[in-house]
Amino acid sequence: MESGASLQKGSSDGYSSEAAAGSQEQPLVSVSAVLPAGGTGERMGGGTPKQFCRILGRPLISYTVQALERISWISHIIVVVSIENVEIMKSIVKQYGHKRTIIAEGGTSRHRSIFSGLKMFVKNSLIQKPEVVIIHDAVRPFVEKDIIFKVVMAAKEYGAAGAIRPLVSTVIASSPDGCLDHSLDRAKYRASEMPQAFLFDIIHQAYHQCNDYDLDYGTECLHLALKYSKTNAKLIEGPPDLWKVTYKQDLYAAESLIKEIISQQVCVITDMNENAVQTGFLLHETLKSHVKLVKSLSLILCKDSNHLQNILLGQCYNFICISDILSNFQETQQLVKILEKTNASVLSSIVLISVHMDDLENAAFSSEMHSFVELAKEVKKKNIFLYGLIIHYQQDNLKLQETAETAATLITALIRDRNPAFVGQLLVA
Ligand SMILES: Nc1ccn([C@@H]2O[C@H](COP(=O)(O)OP(=O)(O)OP(=O)(O)O)[C@@H](O)[C@H]2O)c(=O)n1
Ligand SMILES: O=C(CO)[C@H](O)[C@H](O)COP(=O)(O)O
Repeated sequence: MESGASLQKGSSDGYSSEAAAGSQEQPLVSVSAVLPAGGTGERMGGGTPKQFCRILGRPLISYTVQALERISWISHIIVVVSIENVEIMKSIVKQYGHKRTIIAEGGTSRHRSIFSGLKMFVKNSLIQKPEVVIIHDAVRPFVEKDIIFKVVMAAKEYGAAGAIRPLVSTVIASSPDGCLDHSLDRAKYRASEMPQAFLFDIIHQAYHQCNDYDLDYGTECLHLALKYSKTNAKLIEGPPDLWKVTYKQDLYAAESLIKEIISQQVCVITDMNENAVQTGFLLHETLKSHVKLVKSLSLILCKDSNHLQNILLGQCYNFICISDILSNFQETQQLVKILEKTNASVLSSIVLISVHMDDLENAAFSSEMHSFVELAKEVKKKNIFLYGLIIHYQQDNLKLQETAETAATLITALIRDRNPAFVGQLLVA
């Protein structure tokens, strides 16, 4: 099975990848996209262009490609990279299994790279020229289906459209002596963001007509459509997550946001043992106040559990596997096998917390612990982070509730941090 899981917010039930992608509507025109990714990331500094910087182990550009790839009505995604990064981009496409992605060689400016991407639709007879083309910076990974759909529909109607945001700071102009000349009324202006979309012929023609100055110094595609194709773009207010990764601190912000998104869904799986089911129920209820969506299943795991595969497709990267005693972690092993088979951990680390009801004096404890640590080490290589959690099962309901609270806090911390250093460790609630 190919992994379709991805990192988007806003799923209605959280367990269907179509629903997770937002609106089910189709634009009823042919649509393709160009992702300019040919820059050097001067403002970020460092040797690696920002689109290839790794966030949680994966290059930033892969997140952006995935955000577009998951929208079934986008036919082709042209990723434009500088000539020296073509091989790197090819290996990213291969490693993360990106589909419908075509690599083009960029130019010395963003506009030149975009133009080069657009030309692919004309010169490559295998790629059909779309009616509407989306242009989206490769360094804006948090774009969602909803805003893409809106700009595409507006481009279909108006010829050009782009996402905008309110200004964060006031824009001022300085005089030649470095003093304030004038300031703009912030309420009247907007920041131009991405995605933008255009009727293909409008933007293609604008790029053909524009001069070298536009190509080398211009920063706004909507402006080219206005100046050369006489098209006033429709402006659409977008969500705050559209920001562009530009400075080093933006990488930390992007990592936090990705962690936040992937920690929002948890699947609790219990075996059929009565105590495990009861603990699972308690954890389910307690976790609800820590994360957005908790799904619980009581089942006997088998290799081809379709149910679980659907959950993975619905972008769930966090699993809690509850079994009665520590000496019995076959359930966890079985779940590991299923997770490995889905390939979902290629795109994001999967956190698997193996919960056991036991007391620490149990004779089986030390011998099983060794196998558990070995399993954790092994699956860490496949980006599956396995942690252990012992819940001291008590008949007293109040005490059990308290323990469940502690367990939920520990689980949430493990899921949010996704810290490889704690893999194979056994925590006690
Ligand atoms: N010759 C260029 C320059 C930029 N871009 C792309 O345009 C997007 C937005 O540009 P920007 O944030 O300015 O990226 P850089 O030019 O890499 O950054 P800097 O200006 O700091 O050097 C990025 O995805 C970048 O890779 C491009 O395709 N070709
Ligand atoms: O925000 C944008 C709207 O068009 C572009 O992403 C922006 O202009 C890119 O410019 P630069 O390469 O200077 O960062």
